[in-house]
Amino acid sequence: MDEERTAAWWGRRAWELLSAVRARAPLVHCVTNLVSMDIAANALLAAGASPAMVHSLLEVPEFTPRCDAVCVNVGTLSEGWLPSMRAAASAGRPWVLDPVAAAASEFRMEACLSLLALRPAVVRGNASEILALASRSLAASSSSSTTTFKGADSTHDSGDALQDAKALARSTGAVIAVSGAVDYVTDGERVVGVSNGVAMMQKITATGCAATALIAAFLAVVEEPSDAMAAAACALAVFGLAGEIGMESGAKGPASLRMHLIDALYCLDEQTVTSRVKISLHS
Ligand SMILES: Nc1ncnc2c1ncn2[C@@H]1O[C@H](COP(=O)(O)OP(=O)(O)OP(=O)(O)O)[C@@H](O)[C@H]1O
Ligand SMILES: Cc1ncsc1CCO
Ligand SMILES: [Mg+2]
Repeated sequence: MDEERTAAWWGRRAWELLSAVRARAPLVHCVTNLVSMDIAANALLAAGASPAMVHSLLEVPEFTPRCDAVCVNVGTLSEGWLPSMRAAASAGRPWVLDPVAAAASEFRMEACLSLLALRPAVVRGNASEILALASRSLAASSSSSTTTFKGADSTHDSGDALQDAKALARSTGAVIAVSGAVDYVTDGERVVGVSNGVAMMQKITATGCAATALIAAFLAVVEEPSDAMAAAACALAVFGLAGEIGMESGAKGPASLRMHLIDALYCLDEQTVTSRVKISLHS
């Protein structure tokens, strides 16, 4: 089956899923960090989804079951928010985990591990975050326990985390997406590479968080939970493509790219998506 998944197949699949998001406007519940709320909500809206940033534990048990998908992001984690994250993740909706700066503290790492145990459909992080999570989650079997970590920005290339991402996917059952120059998406057996995007996207805070929220929107419209890989790869490709077009539209730096990227996401058409999405099977 994988052999049939040519670049053209992925282009059509990305367009199908983006069109489904536009047609169905899935309600995406985000328990996300304070830095990312604006760009994540705007990216979701531009893609055709409906964002809702709700984090009070007084609301989550009532609200989340009515949503189409959930995005949990630990970027500005606090003691008070963790129970809300756990409640949102346990509400029975398809959900995505963003382990921002997983290695920043023991509290944060433990929180990420406890959320991982609640079986996200997808985990999306940068290479340093996935390496840190795998290093703790897989303990003895990981190759990365000696690496050092900084904050929310990656100090590794996405390829550095590929083997650990596969192992983490196998041990958790989640699809693992490692963002970077090439975004790698794996279910533990197959790996696809997404080559869309521009380096300047790293200079806009919370683009990774927005990409994770977009994965949740795509997850809401796939037919089968087993399509989580397609949802993650296509969301990352579409987001990266919007970054490319944003750059081509005259962005001069991070601030204008942010504006042009959101406009580009809103304006994407079939011809552009099917011809420019760059997803391929990684051998
Ligand atoms: N060198 C690069 N070239 C092209 N695209 C890139 C590059 N680095 C990152 N990207 C893209 O930028 C987006 C954000 O990825 P990144 O790895 O920077 O996330 P992150 O570190 O989690 O970000 P944040 O924590 O600020 O939300 C993704 O869509 C990714 O594909
Ligand atoms: C900078 C920053 N700090 C906590 S969350 C966040 C946004 C990018 O992940
Ligand atoms: Mg991040």
